[in-house]
Amino acid sequence: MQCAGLRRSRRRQTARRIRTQSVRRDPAVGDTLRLLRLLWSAGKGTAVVIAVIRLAERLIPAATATVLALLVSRVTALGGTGEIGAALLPLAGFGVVLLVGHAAEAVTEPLAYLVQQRIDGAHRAKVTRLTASSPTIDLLEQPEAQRLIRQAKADPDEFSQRTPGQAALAQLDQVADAVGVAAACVVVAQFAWWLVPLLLIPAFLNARLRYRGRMEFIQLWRSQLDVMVRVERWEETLASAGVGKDLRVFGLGDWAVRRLHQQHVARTEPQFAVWKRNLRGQLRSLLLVVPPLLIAFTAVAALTVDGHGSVATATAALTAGASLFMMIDLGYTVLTRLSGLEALKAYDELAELLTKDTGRPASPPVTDPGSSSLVRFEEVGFTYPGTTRAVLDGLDLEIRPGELLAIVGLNGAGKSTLIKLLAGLYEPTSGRILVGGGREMSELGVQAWRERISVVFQDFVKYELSAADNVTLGRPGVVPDKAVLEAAARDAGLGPVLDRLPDGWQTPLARSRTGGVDLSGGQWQQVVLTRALYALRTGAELLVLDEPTAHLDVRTEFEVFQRLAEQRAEAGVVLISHRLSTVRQADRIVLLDSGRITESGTHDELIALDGSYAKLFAIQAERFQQGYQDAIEEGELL
Ligand SMILES: Nc1ncnc2c1ncn2[C@@H]1O[C@H](COP(=O)(O)OP(=O)(O)OP(=O)(O)O)[C@@H](O)[C@H]1O
Repeated sequence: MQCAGLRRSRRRQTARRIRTQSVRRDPAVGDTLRLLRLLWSAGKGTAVVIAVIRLAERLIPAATATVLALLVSRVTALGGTGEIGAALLPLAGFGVVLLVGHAAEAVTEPLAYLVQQRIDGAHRAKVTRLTASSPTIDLLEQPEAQRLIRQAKADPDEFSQRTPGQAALAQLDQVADAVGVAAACVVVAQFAWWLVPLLLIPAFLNARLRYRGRMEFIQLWRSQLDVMVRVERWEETLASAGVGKDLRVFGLGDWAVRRLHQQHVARTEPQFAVWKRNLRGQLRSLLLVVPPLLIAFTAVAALTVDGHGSVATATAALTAGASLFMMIDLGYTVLTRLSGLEALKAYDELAELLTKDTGRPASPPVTDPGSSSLVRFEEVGFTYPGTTRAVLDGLDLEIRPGELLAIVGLNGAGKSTLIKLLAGLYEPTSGRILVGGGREMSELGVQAWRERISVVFQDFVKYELSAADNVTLGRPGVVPDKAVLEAAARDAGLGPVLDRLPDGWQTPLARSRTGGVDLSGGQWQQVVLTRALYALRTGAELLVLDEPTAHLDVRTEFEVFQRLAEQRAEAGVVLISHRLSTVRQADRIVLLDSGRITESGTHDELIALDGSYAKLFAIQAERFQQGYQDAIEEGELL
């Protein structure tokens, strides 16, 4: 007896384990739970309220059918008595159902908006945090990462894209729909059980047919996304003032319009084909809805006339039965759920991609406590991911404190690449970079290292923020100091630019912002130089400037470098420039060629060496002597 009890208990345990495992393994269940949890994360109270409202909405058809049946039954019973009082209760019930339906409809939209915004806001913040937290940028550059970022962000502007917030609400709707359908089926079954499959099966088939039609259109839309993005970019570009110049000068207007038209036609023709097929599908849908409903209604009417059921239950069954066709909609909710889930899964894949191992064997951390250098590149090799050519190849370079070091080289020599490695945006493919007193960057921590340096990239970012923010963002960890800001602006020669800004430091540097202005290329460079000088004055140990003065006139450039040389104190300054007249002021000049440093010394030493630097310098000097504007000013200044 005891044994049998034990066996039953074991069987129950095993069954429970199998059930739990299959629930865990079933991705559909996992997805459902994930979306419902998302809803919960939007605020427990709000989630409960919206769940109750959505359930109430879905129960309205069954409730309407029930109170209508009650009303019919009372009215039939009271026929000829003139006593309307007995029908007041079902009438009041009907009123309550109407009121609840109306109230739910009014409240559900703003509440759903709130829930969606909370979920989507948190999701987008997660995506941004994830992309920003990746210490290097090599993985971000991969097309796969860009695709996943775009998908994970779930831009609601894209027709076929739904957000996780919308998907969570769609999931709630699916649950509520199931409850609503079940309630309507119970009402129908009160009349006859066989009515349930008679109505339910065609209702499902009809929903499925409509779902397939929509899905076909959405798949086509998605397959055309790339073309659409290209067309939109073209449209924007063609309407821009910059391209407007080319269009007019080269007479490209008609050609551009023809190209756009062709692309529009190529995109819309397949869409019309799908719409046509969908229209034929609508006819099939009519066949799936009308005959079953007619059969059901005729059967109910015939059976009621034969006395097999009351008029009241027949009324309820017909009302609830007809509502089944409207409630079972696999279209919007299913697609929204799937599309929103895609965004969540893209986030998961992106997280996996951005945190995956680079495959580089981990070497024991190296420390050289005796090192006096700020940075030391040792035998550094680097090849961009997805390419085969080594941009850097066994590069050795030392950057010393208090030294103004210039890096020169031909276009594509790898100067900017070297800077990106120095900033920890990529890891060397071979060799190592020792920073901050002889420690490997990974040991010190990339973030800790970045807090000690300031880098102005060739393609620096023009933040659509105030002039002050554009400068102080160079040292986000330091509390902004107006006096330091003013001093840095003085050093960078920003004064005349600031004087012309309508609201001084607070003027937004973008015309798209209220009261904002657009700066010229040279003025922007002065802002960015101010950023660099501000970083120096607030304690940056190393300043890196990649072509910071290409847009500056020679006089301003010369003055800025004088200031930079005076201000650098113990900080190291690395400068990349093609203007050798500027570079000659540096304490040391290194020439980068074929991925390594081939010449190193002061300007005079390199000229005496009579190598590649000397030849480059001679070419530039000859150009100046030929009477270029630059040459005259150079002559004055040097
Ligand atoms: N993200 C990237 N992916 C693949 N290759 C790249 C990438 N960035 C640069 N390269 C390649 O690396 C090489 C070196 O480029 P880099 O920008 O470092 O040269 P540079 O010396 O700074 O040139 P310039 O003087 O023209 O600014 C070039 O051949 C370039 O095409």
